[in-house]
Order: sequence, then structure tokens, then C-alpha cells
Amino acid sequence: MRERVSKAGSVCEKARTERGLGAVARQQRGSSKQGRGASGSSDRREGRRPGGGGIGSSRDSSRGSEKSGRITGVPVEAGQSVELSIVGLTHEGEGVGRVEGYTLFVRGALPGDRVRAEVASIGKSFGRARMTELLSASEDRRAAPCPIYDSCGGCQLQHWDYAAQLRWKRQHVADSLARIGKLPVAPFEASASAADGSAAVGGDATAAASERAPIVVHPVIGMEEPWRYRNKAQVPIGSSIAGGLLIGGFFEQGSHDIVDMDACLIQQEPNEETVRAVKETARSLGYSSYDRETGRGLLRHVVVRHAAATGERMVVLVTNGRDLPHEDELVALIRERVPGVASVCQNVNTARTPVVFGDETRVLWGNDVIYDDIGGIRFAISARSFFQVNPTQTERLYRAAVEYAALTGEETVVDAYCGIGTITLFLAKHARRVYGVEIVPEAIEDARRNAALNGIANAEFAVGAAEDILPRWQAAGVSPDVIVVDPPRKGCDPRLLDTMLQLRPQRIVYVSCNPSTLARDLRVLEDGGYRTIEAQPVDMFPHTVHVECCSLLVRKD
Ligand SMILES: C[S@@+](CC[C@H](N)C(=O)[O-])C[C@H]1O[C@@H](n2cnc3c(N)ncnc32)[C@H](O)[C@@H]1O
Repeated sequence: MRERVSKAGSVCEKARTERGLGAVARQQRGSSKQGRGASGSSDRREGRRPGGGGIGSSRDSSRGSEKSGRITGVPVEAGQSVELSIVGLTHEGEGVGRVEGYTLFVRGALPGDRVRAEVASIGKSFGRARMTELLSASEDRRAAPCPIYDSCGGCQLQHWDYAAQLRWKRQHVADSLARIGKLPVAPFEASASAADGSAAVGGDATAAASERAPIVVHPVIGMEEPWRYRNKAQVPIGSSIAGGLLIGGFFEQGSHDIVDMDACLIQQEPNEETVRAVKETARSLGYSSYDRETGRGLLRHVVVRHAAATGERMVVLVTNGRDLPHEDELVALIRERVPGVASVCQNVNTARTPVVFGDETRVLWGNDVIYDDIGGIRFAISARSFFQVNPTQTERLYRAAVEYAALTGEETVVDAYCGIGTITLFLAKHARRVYGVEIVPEAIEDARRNAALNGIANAEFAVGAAEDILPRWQAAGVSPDVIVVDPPRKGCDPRLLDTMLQLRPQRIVYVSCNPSTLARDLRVLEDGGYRTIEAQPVDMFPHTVHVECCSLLVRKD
């Protein structure tokens, strides 16, 4: 059966076509250099992509490709219609197919699909094509439930069966370790027994280290209900072309136009409700929206958090300047309209950059933090602090990290890139002493508060770059038995890796949200005398291409 398709794989009915690139954007305006969807975040670690989504960004990422024309030796030319079978998926979520051995990336196509596509750009080694027709669908193709999936781009895999997503994420981790890290990976059968969802520390890790046993990549720990998981929404604000109405939602794929949106299926419902209420309030008070081209206008972003364990909510208005008209009325209306609100803050950001937060945060009403619980530990979370966005999976990830650390209560542990001390406090319960380091000062304030809140006295925290602080601790005689790192997407600083190798801890636990930089750093640590024993991927961001992974390394000798 031949169907014209959208990315979601459904028949390309008129309504959906009109929702795609173009129609909505033409009606609504709001520009930006960069940003993200209603579920988005300032940190790609949070599982979203800049510029309104990876699918859009992949469309832009034809660097190294010719935009049009013909290249000698390349069997296709721009504008040509081709038929191809999709045999893989890039880490950005594009389908990979070949025409006469030449690789084409096709956005929205899935492994197992056969598609017709129009070549959009070509380069010497690969090109990009736009799917025009689904000739036969993979059996794992599904209709994406989200009505704005085609234009949003915040999710990339909603049109793929969840089990298939998890299989691909495991393969993606294994391929990265093998290709980028040049590391031996065990065939998947060897680790099939770990599919029960717990991190399995495979046998004798020390023996495995000295033998150079291949790395066991366990099946991904998935969610039972992979929707409505995000505890934080970060919504860019713009204005509609028709009438200049303040709107907020997501950056349309591959553009800087903001599309107004009130519902997101991966967002916790209280966040939707809060964002709606804040947008209404801002409109009723006559707030202007920030114009990313001129640098004028007031409201740049609305950031909201929801703490599932306590029901507390936080509202942060990111504004272009300190002056906030009708401040008292704003607070009163938010308190009236947002149940459970415990903190209303203003963050001032006047920089002409895509970075969401500025340096100054002011509490307008309530607390400077909200409280949430993970695994029986209470955490205070302030506006700018990093806090994992999927609480269910966070607990599973941290448990894997603690299991890999294999603590007896006697160890000294360092937690680098510690945020608000989340993993640090999980570790502190099983160690003699833990040291956490983090670059955001407010996060360390939160971390200290969190240690006190939970009666944990054996945790010490420092503000600064991990690559600067670790050498200082080394000079002061700190000798960790275990080092845990949990860096942002760019991975560990080389100076940090170097100091880790000098400190020679027995174990290193590497928590990563980016398999590429993980593989790169594991290679450095392996060359410095460590063996990667196993890796436990955790699906922190269902329906996106992102995957979190906890890895165990043991000193070779
Ligand atoms: C992926 S988060 C992990 C936080 C924490 N482990 C958690 O799970 O909540 C990475 C953290 O590293 C911090 N960071 C970024 N660069 C850093 C650096 N050079 N040194 C220390 N911390 C850094 C970020 O502010 C962020 O809090």
C-alpha cells in the first residue's frame, strides 16, 4: 500500500500537512537565534535539542554537503526522486538508506521502511533527502500521538514503537563505544540476562579488568509508562504576527519561529497548567514579548518546575531587564491560578545570546527553592540548578551509579559535576566521606542545604570547575577510592581526566548523556590504565534520540 506520509507515519491528511512547516509559522512570529520547545531546556543534557529540535537541526546540518547540483562520482543529484530502503538511524534520528552504495539521510524515515524521497543536498560521502512517500512501513512504525509532532521536533521518535526505541538506544551506545572509543563490546546475547531493569555488576570486575573482557552493554532500562515524564518546562516567548499576541511554546523545526502550544505529551500535566496560567497572566498584564532580532521586549522565557513528590511548583519569568511592571499583581494572579506554587522568581537576562538564564535571580514571592524527593532523599532545587528531568528514571540511574561504586562504608568518593548533590548524597550513605564539585554556585548552595536537610554530615562541597578543584583536592591529600563523573554533553575536561588518572581510584563510575563523548573519554581512561567493564543505559528521555548511560571502569592492576 502506498501512502503519502508525515513523519508520524499517518496518512498525510490535510490537517497534518497544514500543521507542518510553514502554515503555523506564517501566522505566528517570534524569532530567536536558538531555543527549545515547551519541554525544552538550556542544557542538551535534558534531552532536548537547540533550535527547536534535532530533526530541524539535522536539516540544517548539511555542512560538507553541496546544496544542489551534481558531484562527480555521486550517483544522485539534488532534486532527484529516489526509492530506498532504510537500514539504520543516525544519532539525530534520521533514517539511513543507500542508493547505489551512496548514503542518504532521510528525516522521518525509520529502519525497515521503504520510502520514496527527493534528494535535498549532496556531498562527497553522504547526502540528505526529504521523504515524499512511504512505500512500505516498518512493522515498528506507529502513528505519533502528539498532534504537533511534525512541526515541533522536541521528540524525534514518537512514530517508533517504544521497544524498538530501546533496542536502538542500546545499539547506539554499543556502536559509539566500538566506533569512537575503539573498545571491544560483548555481543548482546552475553548481557541478555540483565533485561530485568536493574544494573547488573557482571561477575568479578577486577578479573574482567585484567583479562580485557569485552564491555557488557546491558539492555536499556526503559519506562513502564513513557509519557508525561518531564518535571520542567522551558518555554520561549514570542508574539503572533497576527495581532502581536504574546505566545509561548516551541521553536518550529529548523527555524526560529515560535509556535504557540499548550500541550506536550512528555510534559507532566501540572507544568502545562502552570505555563498556560503564566501566559494568560502575562497577556492580561500587557507584558511584551522579547524580540530576539531587536533585543527589545520584556518576557523571554517562562520556566516552570513541578516536584512530583511534594506537589510544589516553581515559576520563573526570564526577563530582558530588571524592571517588572505590575509585580504585585503578577504574583497575586500566579498564586491564584497555579495550585501548589511555592516559588515565583524573576531571572534577568539582557544578553543577546540564546542562553536561557542570566546571572541574577530574584525571588518575587515564596521560597527560592522547591523540594522534591528521589529515593527517599529530599532535594531543594533552585531556579538555575540542574536537576534531572525524569524523576522515575533518575532514581534508577542513581541506583546503578551507587551499585557500580560498590561501596562498603570505608571509601573516600569524589562526585565531579555534582549539581545539587544528588548522586553525592546517594553515595554518602554508603561511603566514609564524599566530595562534590560543581560550577554553578547556587547548585552548591542547594547541595549543602540538601546534605543538612537529610542529616548527611560526611559530604563536602566545592564551587568551581571540576578540572580546577580536583587538582586542589589532590594537593590537599584527598585520595579517592572511587570517582564518579556526570558531565554535561561535551564530556569531561581533559585536565580532569588527567588528574583522575594521577589519583588512580580503584573504580570510576561515568554517568553520561552523550555516548560519543562517553566513548571518547573512556578511550582516554583505558589508555591511562583502566578497563571499562560494563555500561547500563537508562532511558531518561523516551521518544527522543537521547540516552543516558552509567558505566563502570576498574583499574587494570
Ligand atoms: C549533567 S549535570 C549532572 C548533575 C548531577 N550529577 C545530577 O545528576 O543532577 C552536569 C553538571 O555539571 C555542571 N558543570 C558543567 N561544567 C562543569 C565543570 N567544568 N566543573 C564542574 N561542574 C560543571 C553543570 O552545571 C551541571 O550541574
